[in-house]
Amino acid sequence: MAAAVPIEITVKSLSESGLKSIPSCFASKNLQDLEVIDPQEGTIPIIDFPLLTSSDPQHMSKIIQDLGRACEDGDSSCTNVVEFQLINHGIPESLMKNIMDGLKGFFDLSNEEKTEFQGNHVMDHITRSVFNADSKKVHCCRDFLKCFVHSEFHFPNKPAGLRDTAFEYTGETREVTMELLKGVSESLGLEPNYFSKALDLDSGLGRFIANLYPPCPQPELTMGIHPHTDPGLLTILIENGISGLQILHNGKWFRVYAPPNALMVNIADQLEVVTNGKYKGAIHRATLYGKAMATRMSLAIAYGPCPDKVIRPASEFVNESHPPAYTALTCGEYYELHLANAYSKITALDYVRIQN
Ligand SMILES: O=C(O)CCC(=O)C(=O)O
Ligand SMILES: [Fe+2]
Repeated sequence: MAAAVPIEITVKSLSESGLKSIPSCFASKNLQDLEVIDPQEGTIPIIDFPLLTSSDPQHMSKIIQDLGRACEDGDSSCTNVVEFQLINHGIPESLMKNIMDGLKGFFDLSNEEKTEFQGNHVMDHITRSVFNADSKKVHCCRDFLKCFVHSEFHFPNKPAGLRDTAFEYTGETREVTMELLKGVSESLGLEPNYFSKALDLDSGLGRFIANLYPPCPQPELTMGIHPHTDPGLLTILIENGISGLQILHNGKWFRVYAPPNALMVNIADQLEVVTNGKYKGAIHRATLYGKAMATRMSLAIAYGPCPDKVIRPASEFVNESHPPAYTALTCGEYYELHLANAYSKITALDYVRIQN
């Protein structure tokens, strides 16, 4: 007798089975413990990308200042969240549409067709989510595909054409990220290539994370992704026209609505650590509030140093009044911490913060 093929469950297949309520393992506690608000104008800074390479020194110095302010999340007088929206970034609208359409095609493949991309370990080249009902964790209502796309490009070879589109899109986002990092360096009074050189970013990691949040019968009881910060320096995020991202700031969750075709940019863990806390990793979560019975998709691309690079506060940010506020950890260890805490309230940065 042939061995039984285990039935693989994804959040998408659960959603399609027509459940009227969510299985209890998806129900999160205390979702309403903090206020959720719509941001006022200016709370989420808008950065006009071409100004970063402007030949007009006045424009240039203004945009660098704006970028620096966008990366800070200081005391309660600070009015902006640590996320900004990048407009006129030069990534063609058609490419952004094609990558989201292609990813929908990937999630629409049958589970059998996707089995080969499962992966077992957080550092595997390609991994995808499979729901495990036996685990004691509070699950997230999302399916994902994660691939390392830099310095080597790894990506599923189906559906047809998606790999090429992903290659093109990740190349474009890398260029934008490297240019942004030049501006970030300058906003800290450092030379433009400071991060690239100090952290060997040519051999750094690029992580591609595609998220699918299928229609959910009780979106108010669960989460697409629990609160977390991202590994890496900066994350570039797009979505399929349905919002759901929220950023924590001054004890409140701010809903994020991206202007059409803008990139949402989050400050990530290693920028906080290297700058000894001057810039702050954005604590964010993906909710399902957008349209309860619509499928939301998002694509996050995070660039950072290579797995064995040790990340600690850089000497430029440490002095007598600012002793090191974080312990040293490799980037690979950050990825492990992210996985281990994907379902808890603790973020990776909570492990490395030193209480001075
Ligand atoms: O879907 C979103 O808006 C957020 C996704 C995200 O935070 C992630 O993939 O790390
Ligand atoms: Fe994230």
